[in-house]
Amino acid sequence: MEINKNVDEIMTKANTLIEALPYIRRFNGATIIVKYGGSAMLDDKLKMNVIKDVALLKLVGMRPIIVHGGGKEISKWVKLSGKEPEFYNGLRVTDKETMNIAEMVLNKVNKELVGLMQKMGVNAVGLCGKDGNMIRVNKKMPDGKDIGFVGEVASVNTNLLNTLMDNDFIPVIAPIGLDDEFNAYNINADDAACGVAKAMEAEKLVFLTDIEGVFIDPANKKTLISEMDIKTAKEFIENGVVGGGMLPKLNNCIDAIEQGVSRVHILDGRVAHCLLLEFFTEKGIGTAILKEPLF
Ligand SMILES: Nc1ncnc2c1ncn2[C@@H]1O[C@H](COP(=O)(O)OP(=O)(O)O)[C@@H](O)[C@H]1O
Ligand SMILES: CC(=O)N[C@@H](CCC(=O)OP(=O)(O)O)C(=O)O
Repeated sequence: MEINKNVDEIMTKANTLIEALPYIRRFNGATIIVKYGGSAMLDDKLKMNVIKDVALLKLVGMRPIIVHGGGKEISKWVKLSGKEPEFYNGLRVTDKETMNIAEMVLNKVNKELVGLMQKMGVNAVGLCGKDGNMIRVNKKMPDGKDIGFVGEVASVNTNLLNTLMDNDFIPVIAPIGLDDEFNAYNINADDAACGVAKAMEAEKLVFLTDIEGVFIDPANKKTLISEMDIKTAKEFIENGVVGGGMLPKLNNCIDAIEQGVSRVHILDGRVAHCLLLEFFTEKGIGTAILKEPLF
């Protein structure tokens, strides 16, 4: 009786693995950028689920890169320093003091994620854009407005990232870059992920956040859009359907698709094994951004 039960269990597990085979084959050797937002890093268990998924993607032959955020944690420490966090179009207004806080927090988050990856038995290397001259920036001036040390990605050292991945390391990137005068700049992590995805000519860019995807009525979580072409995405931005932290995300989805990244998705990083559900099922989860409408 006991033996039969085990056989059933083994068969179920074997079938699950076999069902995953076409997807494993589809993405074999593909460069995958996972943007892991601070909003979906609520606790260690949640982080561990994401890390396990990334480890599995790596172990079945993909080339994952993590670009992480930490916005909520930065805001917490900015408040503790006696300031009120300030945003313009989803981007943090970053004076010198805020930049120092952002750098401290992001580097801490970075090393935490690297530690968890090591625990899962995959070799990760934590970097920010300063390391290996990886990310150079230009000052970002949204609508011509000066919001301080906020950078947009000007260039990415793909050579460094390829060298790491060719040697089986998973790069874990904190969104900090250097300008022409070697000043540290705060980069919105969605911008950094998109910059890395474009430079690496990634197959897939996935944004893990704290909401199921793009909603038409986000306040009431009504009408989740499972597929959206870039024309609709632009209309959503213009009409104000999308705001706050979703704004840089959706702008970057549009940019990534227009610049040749094949697949771009926004999904809920709080769902256990969201990445496996996205990669190993036909329909996936969350919102997929497409170049053109399906029909
Ligand atoms: N139309 C929309 N659909 C979904 N979320 C939206 C929309 N408009 C604004 N948002 C907000 O964007 C947030 C995600 O951005 P953010 O908090 O910056 O996440 P992250 O830390 O992952 O970058 C959601 O929690 C939601 O409040
Ligand atoms: C310029 C800018 O907005 N930088 C972001 C960088 C971190 C980030 O983007 O974190 P999430 O992905 O968790 O939002 C910030 O300071 O919050």
